[in-house]
Amino acid sequence: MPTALDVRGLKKTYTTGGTSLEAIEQLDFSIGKGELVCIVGPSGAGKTTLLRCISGLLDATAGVVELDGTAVTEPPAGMAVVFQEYGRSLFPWLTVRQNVELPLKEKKVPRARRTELVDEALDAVGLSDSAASHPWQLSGGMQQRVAIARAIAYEPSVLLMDEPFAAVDAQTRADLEDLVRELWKRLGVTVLFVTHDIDEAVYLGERVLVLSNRPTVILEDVAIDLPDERDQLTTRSAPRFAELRAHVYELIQKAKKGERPA
Ligand SMILES: Nc1ncnc2c1ncn2[C@@H]1O[C@H](COP(=O)(O)OP(=O)(O)OP(=O)(O)O)[C@@H](O)[C@H]1O
Repeated sequence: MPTALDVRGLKKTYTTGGTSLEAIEQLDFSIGKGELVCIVGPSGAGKTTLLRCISGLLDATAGVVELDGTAVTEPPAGMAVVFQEYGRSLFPWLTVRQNVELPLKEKKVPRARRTELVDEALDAVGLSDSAASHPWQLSGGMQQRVAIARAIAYEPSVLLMDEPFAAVDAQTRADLEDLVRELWKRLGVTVLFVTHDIDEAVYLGERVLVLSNRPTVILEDVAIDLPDERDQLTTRSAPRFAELRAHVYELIQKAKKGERPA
């Protein structure tokens, strides 16, 4: 499998007014084209820091991030990010359609193609009927679907998601998880999904990278050998799901106690 995203020797130390904090000690991993990889780790383990470095929003202290073989030094054209705080990531004065269209205008996509891409993306997330609404007229789950539509309309090769469903209710969350799996399969996009939620990571991912506590290293790269066809009932009640969940849970407990890889 060709590599989509390569992270090598990544370190990040924050320095503010004479004090320094080592957030990431050393991270090395790569993600194959079309893979769906989840990252879990204890609170404060540097998950957001890592995503910000990968997306070119934050300079690493050392190491390189490569997207399709090219070093990332600024937000790359082939990458889209969905953040947790959808409320703040959508522009309230723009309609749903205009929000989804904005990055395409910035990318100088011609008008006719923009219309097509926006229509397809809104249809994919089930929001065609809300195109003319404003974000504040929608529920939290719908707003997050707008953020997902905006990301996929952009046709990224890599989609980064930073705890995108942390603020929605459990039922909506399950629906959005299935939406991500469905879009991932349909579009063949590479997905890196950060979450606090162990069940969510095991349910969604083909691999789960478990991070140590700060300063961060990878504690284990867990292969999720569940069948590719997943659904909320069958998959979550499968004995193998329970085993994988228990394994990741134990790793997180170890991480919290400060355990490092041998
Ligand atoms: N701009 C910053 N300046 C200084 N320290 C920072 C900065 N941003 C994050 N940190 C510190 O870096 C460490 C990692 O933070 P980060 O937000 O990446 O962790 P996280 O794993 O995403 O946390 P959570 O799971 O709680 O969202 C934390 O100790 C945090 O306080």
